[in-house]
Amino acid sequence: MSRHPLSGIVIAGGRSRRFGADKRRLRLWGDHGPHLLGHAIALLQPLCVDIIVVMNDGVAWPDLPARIVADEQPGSGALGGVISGLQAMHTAAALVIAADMPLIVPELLAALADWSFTGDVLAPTAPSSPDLPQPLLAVYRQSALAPLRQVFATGERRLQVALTSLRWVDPGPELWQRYDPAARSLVNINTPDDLAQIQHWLKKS
Ligand SMILES: Nc1nc2c(ncn2[C@@H]2O[C@H](COP(=O)(O)OP(=O)(O)OP(=O)(O)O)[C@@H](O)[C@H]2O)c(=O)[nH]1
Ligand SMILES: [Mg+2]
Repeated sequence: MSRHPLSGIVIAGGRSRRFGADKRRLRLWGDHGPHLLGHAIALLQPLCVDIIVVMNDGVAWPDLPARIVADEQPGSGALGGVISGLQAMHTAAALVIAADMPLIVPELLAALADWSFTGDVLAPTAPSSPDLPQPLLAVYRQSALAPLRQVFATGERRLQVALTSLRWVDPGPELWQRYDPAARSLVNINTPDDLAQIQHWLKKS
């Protein structure tokens, strides 16, 4: 557990349009393993005192070991999901991830949870695009909520763009070098081809 109690927020209210089926229910680790959403929750459990899943079909997930929160404005994208999750949190900060990231390295997540930083959000940049924050593998403070709402009110829906209006801190390339040199933690499943690639990696690991 990190020094300060953290919430864990899984943004999971997307429509899986590119994938074509509910990707949150994929069982990449075999029929007896977790589904993707359960895997995301399990990653957060050792690090967080309260886990919030932001999605709009909670009735279809009766046994989830998490608090389910609906979008304030359904269909408002990941930015709307983060706003709804931060609004529901009872701690000063939260670790935020997406439900479609099967290769997050637990030690990297623990390092982010423990990172001390000044600002609204701690978000790494991908080694391949060092100017853009990765908003769904990040730590948000309560102080992020008001400016995110302001950006949302302008009509902006791109979470990555919204983050640039916050006091944003990048943990730097050492995070990747130390815990995840191939930056697989950022891989997310958007299309059936993404799934095939990830299954290939999982078979080899
Ligand atoms: N709560 C909430 N989560 C969202 C919303 N839109 C996307 N997400 C989540 O944000 C993460 C990243 O979104 P995408 O990769 O675009 O996933 P998606 O929206 O299901 O997929 P596409 O329909 O193909 O864009 C996923 O975990 C989604 O479940 C939304 O409107 N509300
Ligand atoms: Mg995605």
